[in-house]
Amino acid sequence: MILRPTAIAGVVEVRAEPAEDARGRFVRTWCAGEFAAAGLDFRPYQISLSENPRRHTLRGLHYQDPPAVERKLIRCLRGAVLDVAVDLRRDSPTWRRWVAVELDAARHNALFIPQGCAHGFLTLTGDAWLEYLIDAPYVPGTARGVRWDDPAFGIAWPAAPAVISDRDRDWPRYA
Ligand SMILES: Cc1cn([C@H]2C[C@H](O)[C@@H](COP(=O)(O)OP(=O)(O)O[C@H]3O[C@@H](C)C(=O)[C@@H](O)[C@H]3O)O2)c(=O)[nH]c1=O
Repeated sequence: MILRPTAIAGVVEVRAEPAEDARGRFVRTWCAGEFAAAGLDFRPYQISLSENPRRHTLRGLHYQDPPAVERKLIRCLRGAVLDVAVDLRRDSPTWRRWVAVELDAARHNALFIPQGCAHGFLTLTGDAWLEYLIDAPYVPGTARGVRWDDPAFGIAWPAAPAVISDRDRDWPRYA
C-alpha cells in the first residue's frame, strides 16, 4: 500500500500493491498501522456502497459541518469514476482548490478525504460501484453541499452529468 499525498494537504491517494499468483490477487485496502505511519489516524466506523448504473452519474459535492464531521476512504469496486475533493478549509493554503483522481476497480486505488473537504464523483463507466469507509455514523440532515459546477472552484469535469439528483443540481453557490 502506497500513500501518495496530493496537492491538498490531507487528501491522499492510496495505491494498492496487489500480491498476485496463480489463484488471483490479494490486496490490502486499509491498514490502521500504515495509515498512522503516514499521519492519518483513521478508524472506520461504517462501510457503505454506492451503486451507479449509468455512465456520467454525478454525486456531490458533499461535506459535513462540525460537529458531524466525517473522514472517508473511497474506492471503486466496479467500473471507474473521477473522484474529486475540494478544500473548504478557509485557513488552508489550498482553500477552494480541487484535486481529481481516477479511481478504477482494476487498479484498486482509493482516495482519502479529510474533514473540511467536499467530495464528489462522476462515473466514467456504467455500473460503477463505490465503497465508502467512513469514521462516523450517518446522521440524517447533516450533509451540506456545494455545486459541482461552481465557478468558485472551476472543476474540469470531463463531461456534464447525465444523471444528477435535484438536491445536487440545486446546492447554493459557495460564498
Ligand atoms: C450518505 C448516506 C445516505 N443514506 C441514505 C439516505 C437516502 O435515503 C439515500 C441516498 O442518500 P444521498 O442522496 O445523501 O446519497 P449520496 O448523494 O450518494 O451521498 C453521498 O455522496 C457522496 C458524494 C459522498 O461523499 C457521501 O459521503 C455521501 O454524501 O441513502 C444512508 O442511509 N446512509 C448514508 O451514509
